[in-house]
Amino acid sequence: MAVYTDISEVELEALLAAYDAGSLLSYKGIAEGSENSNYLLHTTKAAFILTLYERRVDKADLPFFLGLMEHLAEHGVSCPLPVRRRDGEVISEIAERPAALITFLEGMWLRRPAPQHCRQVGRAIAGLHLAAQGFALSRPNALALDGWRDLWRKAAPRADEVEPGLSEEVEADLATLGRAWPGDLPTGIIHADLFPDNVFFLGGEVSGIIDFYFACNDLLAYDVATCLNAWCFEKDGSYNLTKGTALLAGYQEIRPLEPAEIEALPLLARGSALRFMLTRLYDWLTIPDGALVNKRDPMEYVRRLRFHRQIRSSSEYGIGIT
Ligand SMILES: Nc1ncnc2c1ncn2[C@@H]1O[C@H](COP(=O)(O)OP(=O)(O)O)[C@@H](O)[C@H]1O
Ligand SMILES: N[C@@H](CCOP(=O)(O)O)C(=O)O
Repeated sequence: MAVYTDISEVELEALLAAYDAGSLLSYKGIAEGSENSNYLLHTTKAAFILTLYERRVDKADLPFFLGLMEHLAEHGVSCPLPVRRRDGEVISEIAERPAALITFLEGMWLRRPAPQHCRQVGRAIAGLHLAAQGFALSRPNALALDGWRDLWRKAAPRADEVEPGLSEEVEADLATLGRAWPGDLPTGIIHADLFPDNVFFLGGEVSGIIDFYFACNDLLAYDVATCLNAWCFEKDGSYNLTKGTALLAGYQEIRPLEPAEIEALPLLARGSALRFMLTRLYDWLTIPDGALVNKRDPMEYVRRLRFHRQIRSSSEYGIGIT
């Protein structure tokens, strides 16, 4: 559950008074998600999502995230739109938190995506990469190599409590990735967290993408690698080649990967697995048991890391197989 901050109807009515979004009929906290507090609101005009920014979101980055959603929506990507207040602003404050009202997106996320869904996700992420070109703002990836090292410094002393020997594994990965991380691949704006819970489907088709709060400028192929990690592994930790093949084919239908991007996939997938392992490990060790937050298992991503370490060629992910 992710509702970190409780709000009252009195606070909400005061907030809505600044918008032209109707008056409050009902609201409830949303159990899903892990980073921010989200409320579903029904007003006399429509349904909305109110997000209170909590954990890793820096208020200074909100114009980037909210502006990006506007830019993407204008360029054909189905995603929520921030609602402007009567004074033209999109960022409000409620319960001492920065907050934004965004439009409600119909659809549901898939607990058990199939290869045809992975193909669509590949297409959607490539479409997002192309649509984001020309967005005026930029934001460096706070969870790139330096960010991983910061997280690791904080988590390292207790890492072996989660898995004996984990410290040694992560030190070796950080050293390898630090030496070999590619610097010369195509860059642009990436979603950076395109997990199944951030892609909505309606009637078997992608109906929209949500949760742009890790979006940043980075290697485009790194986003593809994150999708391989998030969509193409089974519960038992095995890689599903059919899903990987479908996702990569979907991406290539819209934006063909360059040979250097294809070659870098094992390294990028390993880096992406390390990134999600580290945020999960940090949360695992710091969020108290019993807190109303979904704590995600870092071991799931330790297993992904081990898989990527033994990959010898990108063809093992399904690239080029049709
Ligand atoms: N625009 C939206 N339309 C419909 N539901 C949404 C929207 N934004 C968020 N949600 C709901 O809130 C949940 C958590 O949102 P998310 O942005 O993933 O939160 P977090 O940033 O905390 O992970 C989603 O799984 C979805 O159920
Ligand atoms: N996708 C991340 C956690 C953050 O996910 P969110 O969609 O709830 O913001 C992970 O799986 O570690």
